[in-house]
Amino acid sequence: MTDDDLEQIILPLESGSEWRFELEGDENIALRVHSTDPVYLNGEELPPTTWYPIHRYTKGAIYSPTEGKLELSSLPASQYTSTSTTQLHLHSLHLALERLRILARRAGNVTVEPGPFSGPSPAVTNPAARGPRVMVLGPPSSGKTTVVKNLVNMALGSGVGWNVGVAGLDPSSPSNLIPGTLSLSSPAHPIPTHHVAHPLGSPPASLPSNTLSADVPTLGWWYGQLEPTTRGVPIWSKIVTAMGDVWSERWRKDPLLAASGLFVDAPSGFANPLLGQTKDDRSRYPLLTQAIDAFDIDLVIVIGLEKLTIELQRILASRGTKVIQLPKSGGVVDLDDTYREIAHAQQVRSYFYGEPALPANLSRLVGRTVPLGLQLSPYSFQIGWDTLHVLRVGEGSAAPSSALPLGSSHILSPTRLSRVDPGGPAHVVRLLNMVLAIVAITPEDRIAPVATDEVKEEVKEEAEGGGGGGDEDEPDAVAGKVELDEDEVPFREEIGWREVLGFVVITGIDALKRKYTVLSPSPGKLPSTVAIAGAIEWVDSA
Ligand SMILES: Nc1ncnc2c1ncn2[C@@H]1O[C@H](COP(=O)(O)OP(=O)(O)OP(=O)(O)O)[C@@H](O)[C@H]1O
Repeated sequence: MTDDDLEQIILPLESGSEWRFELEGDENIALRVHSTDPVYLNGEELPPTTWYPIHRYTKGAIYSPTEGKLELSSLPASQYTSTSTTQLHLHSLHLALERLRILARRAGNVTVEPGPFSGPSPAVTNPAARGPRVMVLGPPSSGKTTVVKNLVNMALGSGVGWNVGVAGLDPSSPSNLIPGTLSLSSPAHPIPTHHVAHPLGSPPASLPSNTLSADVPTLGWWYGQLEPTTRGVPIWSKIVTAMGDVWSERWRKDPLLAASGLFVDAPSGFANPLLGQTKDDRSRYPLLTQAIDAFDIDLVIVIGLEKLTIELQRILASRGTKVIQLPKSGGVVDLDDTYREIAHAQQVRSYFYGEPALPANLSRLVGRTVPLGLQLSPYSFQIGWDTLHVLRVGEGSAAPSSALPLGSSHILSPTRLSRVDPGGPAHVVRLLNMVLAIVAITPEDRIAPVATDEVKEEVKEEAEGGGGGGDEDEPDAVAGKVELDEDEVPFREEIGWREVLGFVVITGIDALKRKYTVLSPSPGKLPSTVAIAGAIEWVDSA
């Protein structure tokens, strides 16, 4: 790195213009505002005269409502200024939503800002005390996540003290978590844009235990794939219903959260009318309508697609959900597969390692710099194959139908759990580099194995032969005799759509010692030894 890298550049911003940039893999920049009027990045007002670092690969736009001036640490190779911006549309939308929030706050009589020490709040029962519940919909790379982030930041930056809910239903861009997760958070401060890894949440500030903990407290549910698929619909639907229930429980207890409302970042698959149709349900947009019901959405914003807007206006009218169209920003970048892979790898990395350090070329800048999130020290350890139970949802096979009594057939639950037996060579390969979600297990989750008649008979004979025991001892004795089938899992399937405790990655497998090497975000025992695998893999390429 030479001093030439510190070349500083002043960039004048025209009133109402957007300065757009796309950083390459070797470009890290910092910028600072030199004008008195506010300048925004994804709806977050940038602090004046303070360096704001932006890490490699990030793409975005700085919006200046009035004439402004930016200082840049270096000029990105790909950058340009445009006066065609959708920010005015977003701003009008924000004002309309703000009005609804204020009306809801009045109806709910929210006078005190609830905080950790303000005591229990009265339950919210008045429907008028609920702020807007907004879902943003559109095709791939249409700017959905960016629109959600802008609207969330505009609400949080308005100075009223809102505490909006954000539901990340797009498993490829979850708030602050591993790709493949659906998330629910309620940020109270604007979400910054320093890094490609945090589209909807700031990095974890501390990880006191193996739980999800972040600047933005976030709950996660593990879907394990990057997008909803028709095959994954059964588990998807259970997860979305579970999230809707948690959200409803939260806002009912918190009048400020209820009045602040909710934003939902939807996956592009929701715009596909056939995705999720089953033999019994041929209705159009089944995944979209399910999510609308689960979160009681009252406004759907469709980016760009007029046909979809009109069709949804017709379909959703009976639910009382309004549908409006928002033009697609000319600045949105079409993300290719390579870029998405890089972004996903960075997201997993930042879950374990925290925010990357300030790049060397930026640490020598003179003046104040916006503080970045903490770096974390993950922890690697070995755990036996028999200790960590790795499960999958919706896979596994049952005994062949020929083995069943004549005339009977299997009814396999589509969300059944199956055990991943690492013993077979194929499984060893499949589990290496696999991200696993750790789920909590309660005593009620354990299923007692079912005894066959032969086992019962055997136990009876032994009891009679031994001359003691009696009837009351029989159940325990039976359970002791019963061994589970290789594929059978001793837990209820509900754990497959339960909120997760955190994530680990299998970074090594020792087939001789029958042990996994596991990377965990913090030292100490795992909070549970039951883990669910999906299709998300990660290899650290830093
Ligand atoms: N006005 C803009 N100027 C420059 N870049 C932008 C602008 N709006 C969005 N982007 C960038 O374009 C890319 C795609 O946007 P975004 O991720 O919001 O789209 P999406 O519809 O959510 O994508 P996905 O296909 O992952 O669902 C992102 O890198 C984002 O930062």
